[in-house]
Amino acid sequence: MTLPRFDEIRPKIEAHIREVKDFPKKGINFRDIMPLFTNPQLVNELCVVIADHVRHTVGQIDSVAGLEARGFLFGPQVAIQLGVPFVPIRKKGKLPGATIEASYVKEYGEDRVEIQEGAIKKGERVFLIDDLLATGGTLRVSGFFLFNVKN
Ligand SMILES: O=P(O)(O)OC[C@H]1O[C@H](OP(=O)(O)OP(=O)(O)O)[C@H](O)[C@@H]1O
Ligand SMILES: Nc1ncnc2[nH]cnc12
Repeated sequence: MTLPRFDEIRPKIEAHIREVKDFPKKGINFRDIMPLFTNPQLVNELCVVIADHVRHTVGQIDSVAGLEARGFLFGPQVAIQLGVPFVPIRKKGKLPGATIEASYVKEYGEDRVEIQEGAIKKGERVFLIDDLLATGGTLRVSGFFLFNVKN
């Protein structure tokens, strides 16, 4: 899929991403996105472009979900642009109350994550935001559903 407005800012985004070899373990080429946040205007532009993409290409959604921690840097900003709730997906043990849990394998390890029960209802359309895909882990982003939401 081409995203002309993203392509316009892509060089600026890429210029703010730092590569760190062998972090957090040997053999991993870590992409550090934090330098982006030295440029708040660019982060804002990026979130506006993502929100416009959702509006024009994805259509009506019920919520934006973001994966702790780096998904929290972008997800709430996009949700605010779209006027929909933000649903946090957190590492295990951080969310109070009843939760639904899933595990997945990522490039440099394995994680267990949770959402609060009832945060997403069956049949809702949720736009998932994270900072980057490395291996894609055990998630399949196209048509994948991380959690088995029964209610
Ligand atoms: O494509 P994958 O191989 O699955 O890797 C990508 C995932 O790994 C990172 O999260 P991580 O939990 O390491 O870090 P964070 O807590 O700093 O967001 C990144 O933010 C993605 O969620
Ligand atoms: N290569 C990588 N750079 C930054 N974050 C990551 N998460 C998983 N793999 C990563």
